[in-house]
Amino acid sequence: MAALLEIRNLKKVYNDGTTALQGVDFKVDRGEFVVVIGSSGAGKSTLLRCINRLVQPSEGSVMFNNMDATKASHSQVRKLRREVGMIFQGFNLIERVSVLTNVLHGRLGYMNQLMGTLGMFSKHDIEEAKKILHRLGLHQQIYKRADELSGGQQQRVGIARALSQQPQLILADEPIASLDPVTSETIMNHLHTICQEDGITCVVNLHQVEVAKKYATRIIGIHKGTVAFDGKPDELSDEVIQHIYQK
Ligand SMILES: Nc1ncnc2c1ncn2[C@@H]1O[C@H](COP(=O)(O)OP(=O)(O)OP(=O)(O)O)[C@@H](O)[C@H]1O
Repeated sequence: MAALLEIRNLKKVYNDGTTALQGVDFKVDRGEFVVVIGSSGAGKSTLLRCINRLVQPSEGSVMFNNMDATKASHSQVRKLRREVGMIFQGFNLIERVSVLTNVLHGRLGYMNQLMGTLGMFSKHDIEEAKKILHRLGLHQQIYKRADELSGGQQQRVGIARALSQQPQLILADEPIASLDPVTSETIMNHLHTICQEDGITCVVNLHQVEVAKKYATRIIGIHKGTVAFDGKPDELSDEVIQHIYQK
């Protein structure tokens, strides 16, 4: 079976001339939990954002489900963003609206624009969103405003929103960078467990090597916009780590 995601010779040069990616190649099979590590500025966020076209790559291809995301039309990008959920470091919730509404925003890609703008979610979508929130232990927070929640709870809402899209792939860009170690573990446990249970493929950017080793089925190390390591967590030696993180 073809890989779910295949990245070939991916390059990104920003308008100001900064080269963020200089020819990245890798494949991700269905069901993998891939963790991307690398020092600050290595190109991890750019890589994730090229996958769902939040950033337009300069060269190369991103095959997702046999479609080249780099050449996707407007409607194909909409489909792509529906099938690829994203979890952000800063949660990216709408603070003044309820937890439930934030989760339902994961359904917007499936609705026509008018229904979406009016917030006319179906009964089925509302029930599903509530089930997801139960699963993430947020059943008591359903009707609270998002900004009334702790950081860890907000990130669980971020996960719930991504899940409500029924994605094939989740991209998580440093989902625990602004959380304490105990809360971080809760978030990683939820993300890992749900992806395994639901067969969702996941690519997570992380700073913490120990956390990467604990959860990843595979680790990709990015150094100055290139792949410096691609292998199993137990193959990640101290020497390799040093190379990945050298300036
Ligand atoms: N919009 C942009 N315009 C210009 N340069 C950018 C832009 N976004 C990122 N960069 C640059 O591209 C390079 C890669 O950045 P990127 O954010 O992808 O790295 P990162 O590995 O995710 O870093 P961090 O771990 O600090 O988030 C850096 O040199 C960064 O300054």
